[in-house]
Amino acid sequence: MTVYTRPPPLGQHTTSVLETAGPFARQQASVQPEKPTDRGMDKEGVACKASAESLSTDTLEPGAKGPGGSWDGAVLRTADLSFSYPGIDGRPLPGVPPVVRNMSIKLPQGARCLLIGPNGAGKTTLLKVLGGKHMVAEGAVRVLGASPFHDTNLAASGRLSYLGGNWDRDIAFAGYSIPLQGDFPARRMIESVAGVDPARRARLMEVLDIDPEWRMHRVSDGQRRRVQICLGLLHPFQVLLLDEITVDLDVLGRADLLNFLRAECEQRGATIIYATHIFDGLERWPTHVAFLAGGRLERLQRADDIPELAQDRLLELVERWLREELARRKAARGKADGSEEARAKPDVATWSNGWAPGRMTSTLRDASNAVMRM
Ligand SMILES: Nc1ncnc2c1ncn2[C@@H]1O[C@H](COP(=O)(O)OP(=O)(O)OP(=O)(O)O)[C@@H](O)[C@H]1O
Repeated sequence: MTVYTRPPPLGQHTTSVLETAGPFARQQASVQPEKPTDRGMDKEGVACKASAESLSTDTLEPGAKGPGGSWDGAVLRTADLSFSYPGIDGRPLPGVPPVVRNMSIKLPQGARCLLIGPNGAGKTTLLKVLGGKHMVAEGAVRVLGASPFHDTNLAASGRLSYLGGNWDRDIAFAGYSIPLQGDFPARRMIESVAGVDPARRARLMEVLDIDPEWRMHRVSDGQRRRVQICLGLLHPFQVLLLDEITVDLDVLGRADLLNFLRAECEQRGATIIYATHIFDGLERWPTHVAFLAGGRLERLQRADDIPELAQDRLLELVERWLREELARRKAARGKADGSEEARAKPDVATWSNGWAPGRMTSTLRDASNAVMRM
């Protein structure tokens, strides 16, 4: 028999903090100093483990020195950064390694860093984390001395600019990734950005060869891209994160943009990370080259230390790095497939990592729509 008791009269309820094991509670717990697990995450599996106190002085920047825990003037720095995309319950998917793994990066002011790596290496994810678009523990990333996720002023002020992806959106009943468009001139978009130096705006429109009267519903992909880039560069950024935004540009547009960006670094001391798969004409552009594979930073070298750059053989070099990495990956995969652990894995869907609004992005391990099937 169930016994119901009368609830206390209104006003006599006691208020207490509800216990929660949700993602925010776990994230909060993760910033408390604690022992990280061997998976590079906190004990609940939240993505990032570094804290300001635990910063490593062991950076990949040659010659870099500095006491642990201080950012010693580096414009951009990560310390043993790891990140996993959360599943439907806010936790990383069990058995799936982090997308960004134990990365220690340090870049000085004025650096132009090429970010290279095979598809799926984690370049976009890393740039998004650096751009403050994914939450990581406060001490894990420092850009201009602040945490990009927590210090929203960094991006809002334009000091940190992230430029990536396509300019599109999902529209109900129309489709996914619909190009951003509307029957208004490019000028209206560009002039609507407040607090911009008119001379800089004019210079950018000249560099990007933008006709202010382009109607945004009739532009080509490359023209739309030029307007997108212009908007992203209007404020004199101090740190710029570029995720392959030159794909649609013609050769001249790309060359002029890269020259403009080089001048921004040399004259204003801006710092840029540029992820790309297009290497023509890039040999003399970078000051640093970073190579990512499988979520790890395999190299971060000064351009001066890479002789192939001076010999205009960047493409050849990248192809070699990619082939070596592919061979290592294949060998590792072969070993893993034959392992005891792999044979013991149930051949069924065991987890789902959630759904974007209106679109399933779950990761079911077979063709079934089952979420859990044991
Ligand atoms: N929203 C997401 N949820 C779960 N996993 C993701 C998500 N976005 C990316 N990933 C995974 O993270 C890994 C790295 O992806 P990322 O886009 O960062 O790679 P990339 O180096 O930029 O690749 P590319 O050169 O193809 O652009 C991939 O294995 C990808 O499947």
